[in-house]
Amino acid sequence: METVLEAATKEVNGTVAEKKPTVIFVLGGPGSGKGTQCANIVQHFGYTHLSAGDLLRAEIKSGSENGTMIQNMINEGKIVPSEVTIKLLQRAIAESGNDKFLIDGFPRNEENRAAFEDVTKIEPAFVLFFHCSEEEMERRLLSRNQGREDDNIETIRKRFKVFLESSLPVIEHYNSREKVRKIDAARPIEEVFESVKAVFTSKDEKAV
Ligand SMILES: Nc1ncnc2c1ncn2[C@@H]1O[C@H](COP(=O)(O)OP(=O)(O)OP(=O)(O)O)[C@@H](O)[C@H]1O
Ligand SMILES: Nc1ccn([C@@H]2O[C@H](COP(=O)(O)O)[C@@H](O)[C@H]2O)c(=O)n1
Ligand SMILES: [Mg+2]
Repeated sequence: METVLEAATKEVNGTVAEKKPTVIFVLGGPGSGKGTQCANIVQHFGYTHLSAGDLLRAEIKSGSENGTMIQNMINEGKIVPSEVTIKLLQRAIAESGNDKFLIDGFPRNEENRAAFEDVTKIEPAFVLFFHCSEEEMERRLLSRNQGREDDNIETIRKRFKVFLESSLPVIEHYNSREKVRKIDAARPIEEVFESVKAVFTSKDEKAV
């Protein structure tokens, strides 16, 4: 039986390497309910929720030199270069004090996926994929009322296009490795969460 200390550290060539954090990628179209369900998972399962979109919006507000570039990308529904987003994720992971993370809205394209793997050497335990029709997602986004500048019909359509062209291939990548846990997100919030809970409590997800 491994002790807590042994579990937390691994001897590699005489140096002590830190244990890698557990990461679950939370993906799905714009408005599919990723943020809503992550809040529930945090309450029940003790994960730290990191939304790539929220981190980018906070970076704009902080007055960062990348702020204008990020703002322009978000207004166009485009994907910010991985280097920027990964740095924000790494910083948030380091500052969290936790060792298990829901990374929401990332990786959004092949560049995000490959760069994260390359830089962090972290493989997700699994990928939660919230599946929902565009019609329902559009309805949700147009009534979200959180003051997001990208929740207008013109940008929403661009975000849907980017999701289909760039984000779905990432989900297919993980699906071919049997890492995707697909959830029907077109149901009421509580029902969706019942399905989410079933994933997190499944004996097949022991690593989590
Ligand atoms: N199952 C659901 N049924 C109805 N409304 C929902 C459901 N899940 C979330 N919503 C509502 O839909 C809106 C979008 O949800 P949320 O912000 O969680 O989506 P998201 O996937 O994080 O979107 P984005 O990619 O734009 O950040 C919110 O107003 C939320 O309250
Ligand atoms: N990996 C990511 C995630 C998000 N963005 C940009 O932020 C916008 C909003 O993201 P949400 O997940 O909060 O909807 C998104 O449309 C992108 O412009 C990104 O570039 N890279
Ligand atoms: Mg969100």
